[in-house]
Amino acid sequence: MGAKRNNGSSAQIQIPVIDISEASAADTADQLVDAVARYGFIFVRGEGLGFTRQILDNAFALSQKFFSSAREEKEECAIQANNIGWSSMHSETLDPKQKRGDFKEAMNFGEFSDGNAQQPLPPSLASNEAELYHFRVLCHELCIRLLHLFALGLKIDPSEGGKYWFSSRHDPSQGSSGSVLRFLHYPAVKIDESDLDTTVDIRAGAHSDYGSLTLLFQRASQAGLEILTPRSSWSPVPVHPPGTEDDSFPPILVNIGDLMHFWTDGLLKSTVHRVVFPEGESEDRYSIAYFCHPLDRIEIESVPSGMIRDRKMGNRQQRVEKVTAEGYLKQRLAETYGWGRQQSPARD
Ligand SMILES: O=C(O)CCC(=O)C(=O)O
Ligand SMILES: [Fe+2]
Repeated sequence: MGAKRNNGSSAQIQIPVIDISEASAADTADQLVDAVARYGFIFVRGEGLGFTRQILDNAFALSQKFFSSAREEKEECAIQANNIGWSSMHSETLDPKQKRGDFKEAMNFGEFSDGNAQQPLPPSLASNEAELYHFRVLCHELCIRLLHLFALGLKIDPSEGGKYWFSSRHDPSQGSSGSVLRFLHYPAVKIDESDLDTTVDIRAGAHSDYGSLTLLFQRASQAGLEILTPRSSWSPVPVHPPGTEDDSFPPILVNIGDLMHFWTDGLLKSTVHRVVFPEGESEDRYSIAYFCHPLDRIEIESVPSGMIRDRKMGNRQQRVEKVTAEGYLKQRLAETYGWGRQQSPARD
């Protein structure tokens, strides 16, 4: 069976690259808001983010170590209704129109307390708790820096919290949240002998992300991410912005999630995206995502910004009026895993 190929993709759009070294610079904040108001996806780079090539390579090495471990070991930490743990091939269906679940497996790491994972770690990663924690902390710190800049760019009044309006709602010391560090593995398929059904299979179905912000780390030769452009065509997203492939630490891909979209009445765009099989023979794809969510108890309303106040409420905004961050996450997980329609979280 020939592998599914990606129909209808248009030319690659240009995702803006923003330098966020200056965490309080008004012009950076304006640039950032303009950039995500376009496609909802940006690349960021900057001094002092703490990531290095070695830290990233190590995180991918841990991911490979986990995914190549025995199935029984992964099953011991199977995903639970709290969205923490391992989800097996085809168990998550990101696009409700899909006939078969995503061609991927994933491992979610939830919150840590004093550097300790609050979930059973699989044997393959038992000795790597400190590295996982460190990587997750760097991801959250980057999100906080971005949240400061978004608040500045949206000109939230200091009397309402100003620069800290979003970040105070993402402070892990103030309560629990659905923030998750996720390792993803999309196995390679051999075109001649695969059981890939070209009409059914996709690596990750079309979806928008559920939280505030998502960071995505990818490997140079493992493309496949596409976004739905405002013209309703699919456009590939490069793993790294053109010309940065050889940087010691290339810019990081960031996208806006639904809650940020709701908060800003759609000014900041939560853009639909998917992951397709590449043309020709595929290799395994590994990616690492950090899904940054507000505290569970936070109610999602419009942010107190003059820029937002006058915007018309879009459909999605109306749909989640008065929803809490936790309520919205539960609703989306129920849709993608079928939780609630069966006894326990999906397993195959
Ligand atoms: O693996 C990727 O590149 C993207 C995955 C994704 O969009 C998601 O898990 O929400
Ligand atoms: Fe996504």
